[in-house]
Amino acid sequence: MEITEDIRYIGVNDHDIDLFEGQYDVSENGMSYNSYVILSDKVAVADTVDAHFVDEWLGNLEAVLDGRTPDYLIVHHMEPDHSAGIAAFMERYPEAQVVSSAMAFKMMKNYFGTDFAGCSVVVKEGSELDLGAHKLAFVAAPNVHWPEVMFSYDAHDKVLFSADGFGKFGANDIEDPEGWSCEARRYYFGIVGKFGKNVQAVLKKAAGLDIQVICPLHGPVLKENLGYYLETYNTWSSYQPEDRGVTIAYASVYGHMKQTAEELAAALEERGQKVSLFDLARDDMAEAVEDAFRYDRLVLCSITYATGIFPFMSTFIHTLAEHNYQNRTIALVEGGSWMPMAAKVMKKQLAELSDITFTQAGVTVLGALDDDSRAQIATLADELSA
Ligand SMILES: Cc1cc2nc3c(=O)[nH]c(=O)nc-3n(C[C@H](O)[C@H](O)[C@H](O)COP(=O)(O)O)c2cc1C
Repeated sequence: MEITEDIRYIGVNDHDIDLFEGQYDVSENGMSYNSYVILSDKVAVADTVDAHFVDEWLGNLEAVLDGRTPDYLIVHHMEPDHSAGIAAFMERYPEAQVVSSAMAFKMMKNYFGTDFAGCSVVVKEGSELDLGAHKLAFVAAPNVHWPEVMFSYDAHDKVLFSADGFGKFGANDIEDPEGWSCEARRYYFGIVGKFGKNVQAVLKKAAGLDIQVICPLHGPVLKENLGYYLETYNTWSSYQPEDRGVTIAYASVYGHMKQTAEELAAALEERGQKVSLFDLARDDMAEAVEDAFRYDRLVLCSITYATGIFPFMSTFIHTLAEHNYQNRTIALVEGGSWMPMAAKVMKKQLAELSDITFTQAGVTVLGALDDDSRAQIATLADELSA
């Protein structure tokens, strides 16, 4: 596939994978591992692919080389879904040089038993790789989302190679009916979300470049409306809510807390609020995390469980904290049969988060919903809709 006149796509699609990075469900739409070739006076290959697809990828590469031999293999990111083919590539093209950051070469030694000394080019922020007509400028992107990550920019075609930045779940050979943002957001908050400051830093550097194409390592190549993608990444990485709305996440055993969450959702919708409702034991937790970041208000509804909170709620709060969840309004709803204390426990667990506003109103359900707890739901819905 042609990205520009001189840049070709040689990535692969994985429809066998169930969990990306061991935890993100991609069983429906799969995953792509992107790789590119720059056919300039010199030939550079940008990144390899997952171990299961190295042969297919080498075939894709050979097809676009048209008899030429690669001069360079650029390694923007050492995570194995992009680096697994390095050794096989160097075996096939022993005259080529590997181009990467110093830290990436240390990782190569750990993965492959060699740091390719004698055929390595170490690059850092500001380094340039001269391919002839095309010259690649390297931009350090530490912790987006591994420490060794580099982006690179080709001023000739105005292309940014953005490693895992601007990545998306889903293979490239199927049309995502939800468009780019839904699965790109789940990807961002699951995988990159913790590193907002680092993303902000690299976005500032990117602001000085004239970018017309973004080539990420997962998902579609972005060619049009780039302002939208850059602005969306700016919103996500600065922890600003993207939309107004209420995410309700509940944990329930016998259904009373589920009913409470549903009645609160209905009350909020009656008041004109957008609501996104999750059963933390059954729904995809990464989607709950995604929507908690997407919207400005979050309601946590948990039963009291052995004087604590239900395990899925504990995991959810822990995951939010791990991803630097901040700058949101949170309401607490608890249930219990003899001594409800879930709200207190959730608040304690949430204490490590910064810039959180708790609503004044909350809801306590003793056993089953009654007039008193329904009145509390109405009061909370009013406060959240104000
Ligand atoms: C294993 C277990 C432990 C529980 N521990 C407590 C507790 O420590 N304090 C309490 O008030 N209720 C406790 N409960 C009661 C739950 O909070 C109860 O399920 C809730 O009132 C009803 O909500 P549900 O129908 O959504 O599960 C416990 C329930 C279970 C199943």
